[in-house]
Amino acid sequence: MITFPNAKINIGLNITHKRTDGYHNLETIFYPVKIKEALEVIESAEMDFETSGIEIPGPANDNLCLQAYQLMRKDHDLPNIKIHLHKNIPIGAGLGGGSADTAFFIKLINDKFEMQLSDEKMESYCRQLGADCAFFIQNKPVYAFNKGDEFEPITLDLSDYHLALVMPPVHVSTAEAYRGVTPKQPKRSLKELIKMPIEEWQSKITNDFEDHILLNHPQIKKVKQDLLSAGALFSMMSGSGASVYGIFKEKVDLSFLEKDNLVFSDIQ
Ligand SMILES: C[C@@](CO)(OP(=O)(O)O)[C@H](O)COP(=O)(O)OP(=O)(O)OC[C@H]1O[C@@H](n2ccc(N)nc2=O)[C@H](O)[C@@H]1O
Ligand SMILES: Nc1ncnc2c1ncn2[C@@H]1O[C@H](COP(=O)(O)OP(=O)(O)O)[C@@H](O)[C@H]1O
Repeated sequence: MITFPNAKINIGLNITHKRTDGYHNLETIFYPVKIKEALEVIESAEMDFETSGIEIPGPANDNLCLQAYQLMRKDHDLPNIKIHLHKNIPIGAGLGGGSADTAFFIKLINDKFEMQLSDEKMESYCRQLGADCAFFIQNKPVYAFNKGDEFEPITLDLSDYHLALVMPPVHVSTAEAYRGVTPKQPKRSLKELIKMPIEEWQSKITNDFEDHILLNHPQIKKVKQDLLSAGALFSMMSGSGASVYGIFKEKVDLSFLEKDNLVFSDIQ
């Protein structure tokens, strides 16, 4: 059985509180986008995990899909499987690729072995593996809060716009990104701001990671400036970076960007 995990972008991100467990409370909008990879599972005599495409740093045995299978096997009698992941979502991009793989893997195992797990049960496995992982179970636009793992559905449809995403050759670790932020309560919640016309978002909606990440990584700042100069109604770094997206009214030619950037067009 095969599935195609997709990435997310964050529209706005306010870090509101440092928790005693080392994590932060935040509010953000998660929006699914069409940058996808392929994940296949077949039954096998022995457990096996292989990847192709973009190289994933770290030992294969640490992969989040295998960790998810171990968790599910604690509760359910499940056979050995062979997993193949063709990685296409840039890593360390703020696109939630590892989390998407994990959630789509859990949904695939649920379907393949007819486990009839509820979305809530699958989300509870996800919450043990990554803060933004549970979002990918329903994979619909949401207002997310707490650790980024609690959700309220929102109505947001960007299908009339053109979304382009650029990944500069920079890696930002999520933990590094959080360390550089001083939490604060926003003046107005994203839940309200997101209802404004997109033309007004740029001056009102912020990503709290941008201040220090754009300062420390001028290449990311340059991409954001370039997307705005090219006519983006709204441009922002996604999550903890390093990718930056632009929302455009018309399709845009981004061939002028420096060649070491990876460009994804029309991902809405
Ligand atoms: C920043 C966000 C914004 O959507 O996404 P990315 O940019 O990574 O995609 C998320 O909060 C990332 O969630 P996720 O990538 O699942 O984080 P985890 O693996 O659970 O945690 C990695 C590290 O980030 C920090 N962390 C994460 C989430 C959170 N609410 N508070 C934190 O302080 C912690 O230091 C933690 O050890
Ligand atoms: N299936 C996977 N895909 C990507 N990264 C994975 C995966 N499993 C574990 N990881 C680890 O998770 C880390 C975060 O990756 P990723 O989810 O792509 O970034 P981000 O949190 O910026 O969205 C990587 O450094 C990688 O070592």
